[in-house]
Amino acid sequence: MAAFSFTLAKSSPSSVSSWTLSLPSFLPTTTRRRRHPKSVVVVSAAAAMNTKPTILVAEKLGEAGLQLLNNFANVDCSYNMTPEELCTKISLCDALIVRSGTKVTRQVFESSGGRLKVVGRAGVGIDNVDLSAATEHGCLVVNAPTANTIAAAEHGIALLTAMARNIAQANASVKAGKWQRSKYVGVSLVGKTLLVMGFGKVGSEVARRARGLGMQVIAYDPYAPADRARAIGVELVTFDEAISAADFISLHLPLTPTTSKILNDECFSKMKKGVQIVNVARGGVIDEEALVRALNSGIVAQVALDVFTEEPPPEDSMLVLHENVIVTPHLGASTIEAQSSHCTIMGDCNQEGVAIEIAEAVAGALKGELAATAVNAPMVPAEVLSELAPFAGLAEKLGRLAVQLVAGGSGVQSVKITYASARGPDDLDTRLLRAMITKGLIEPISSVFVNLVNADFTAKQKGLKITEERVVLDGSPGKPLEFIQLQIANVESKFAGAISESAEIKVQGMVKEGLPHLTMVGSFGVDVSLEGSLILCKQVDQPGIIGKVGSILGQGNVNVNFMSVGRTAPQKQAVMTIGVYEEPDTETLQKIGEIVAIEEFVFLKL
Ligand SMILES: NC(=O)C1=CN([C@@H]2O[C@H](COP(=O)(O)OP(=O)(O)OC[C@H]3O[C@@H](n4cnc5c(N)ncnc54)[C@H](O)[C@@H]3O)[C@@H](O)[C@H]2O)C=CC1
Ligand SMILES: O=C(O)C(=O)COP(=O)(O)O
Repeated sequence: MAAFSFTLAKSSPSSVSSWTLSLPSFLPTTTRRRRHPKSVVVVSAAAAMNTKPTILVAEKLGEAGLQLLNNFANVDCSYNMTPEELCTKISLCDALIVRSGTKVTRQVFESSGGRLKVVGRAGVGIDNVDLSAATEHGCLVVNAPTANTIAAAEHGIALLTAMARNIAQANASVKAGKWQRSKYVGVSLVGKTLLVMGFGKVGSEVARRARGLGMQVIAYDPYAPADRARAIGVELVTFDEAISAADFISLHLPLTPTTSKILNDECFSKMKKGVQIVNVARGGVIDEEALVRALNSGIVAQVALDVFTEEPPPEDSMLVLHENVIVTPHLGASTIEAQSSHCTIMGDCNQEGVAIEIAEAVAGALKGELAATAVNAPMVPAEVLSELAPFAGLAEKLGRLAVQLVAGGSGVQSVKITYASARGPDDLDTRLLRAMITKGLIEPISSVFVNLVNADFTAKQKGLKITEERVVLDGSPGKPLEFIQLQIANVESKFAGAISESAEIKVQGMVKEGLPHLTMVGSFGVDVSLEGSLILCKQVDQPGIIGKVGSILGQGNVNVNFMSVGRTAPQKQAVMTIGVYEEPDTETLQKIGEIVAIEEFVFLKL
């Protein structure tokens, strides 16, 4: 599998506007990325700086992960920071790694001054990271979604069995010098119905283990595939069926607006009397005050909690102090194996610790590699990325070119992209191309930097309406695209020759031998490689013009790389496209403008 580098290089760490894009770059992927061979995204990263990036590790991370990070970055391990301290430090950091104990708020992103490029969540739940703010700031968020699954599932089972047999209460009682055998009679698990709420990675591992304990397992998860449930002997049921049938409930839902307080007064009232509940997901999925009421009324007999709405919970929490509630301090992911070493899941695949998983994801993102575990950017399969890489370069160049053709004050609002391809309409993932065109359109005229993470958001913010159209061509679908065309409507152009018959600025390009080429400006067919900079001249077609312009550029010490002339008809109008590496000085450009046959010209930086 080839990796695709989308590196944002910065000439000075303090200036956001000086990001440039290096494309394409194919790098070998590391073998560790094998777990997610298909789901990868392109990220922006502060990689191409000569200085090492700085990574702030705000919570304890396993040694193996720290070692990996230390190999290429300055690592600042500052634990137990106040929110203010975090906001102060963050402006000096390219990446931040947290667990569940750090709130990565909008203020953190705002305080970073644009330098923060990646937030790594060393675990699954990303409810402590403000994803909207991250996306708006073009900051990638990655997590470590698999390394602590088994640890969390085992903790769930540990709490389930401990709860059913009053282990915690009985232990405290014996240590207090008592011997209360009749007080701590438990309930058996075998034959009982366990409801797993959230049949994802942790939920299904809990279900598998509970089946091994002889329990009937039902699950509530409208998004879970029925065949996966069937394969481990679990029945997927509706919410109401689930709630009323369960003897035990184990929660494994992410905290989202839909799952917030999913267990509430109404729900407790429908449960079997004496139900027992385990929560190793997130405190917020239970209405904690309603749970205290349900415990006091006897509907809920026992509860085991690893997670709380507020962590740590207040010392006088009625829930924590309740005699039928056992608690642990968010220990679900806390095993040696889950945090930093290697363990084996069901004997069939090696699982690396969270620390390694997140260190690799953050390091890779900072180097501009693919991020397999991005949570706020669209997933684009790796093979699609490598195929589209040259077209991504073309897309950005066309965007840059088109926006520079707009006359000042016109205000770009409506852009139409046409993708022409011999492939079927559904066989082209255009998100990357759209992001690159957006980047090209926006970066030359603003201080915002655009990447795959924030492209759509930034376009919306700028009031830029981008529509996409597919033209299906005859022929072999061997390459993904024949050409890309960009049209900007309702604007004036500083180069009238770029206006098409339909009164829009129109540019079109294609990839030739791996390089982006401009093939049309307005109604004029041209052919120049999109490298360096361009001079577009519109003139009356007559002999000698090319020579005149060439010699003026030569006198001005400007090397001409490419030149192409497109004309409407011989002796009529023509557009000459000249590719140059050096920027001509004002005097040279003035001399070109003085050639009588030249009606207009424009210099464009790519
Ligand atoms: N206590 C701890 O230390 C740990 C806690 N966790 C927490 O456990 C939870 C689950 O983690 P994973 O299994 O890895 O995540 P996952 O994403 O694999 O599974 C979550 C499941 O919940 C389902 N779901 C989402 N919304 C739902 C809804 N409204 N109703 C019913 N089902 C819904 C999804 O379809 C998915 O199958 C997360 O909140 C995570 O943060 C995970 C690891 C350690
Ligand atoms: O991965 C998760 O979602 C967890 O809850 C684990 O949290 P932690 O990294 O142990 O603070």
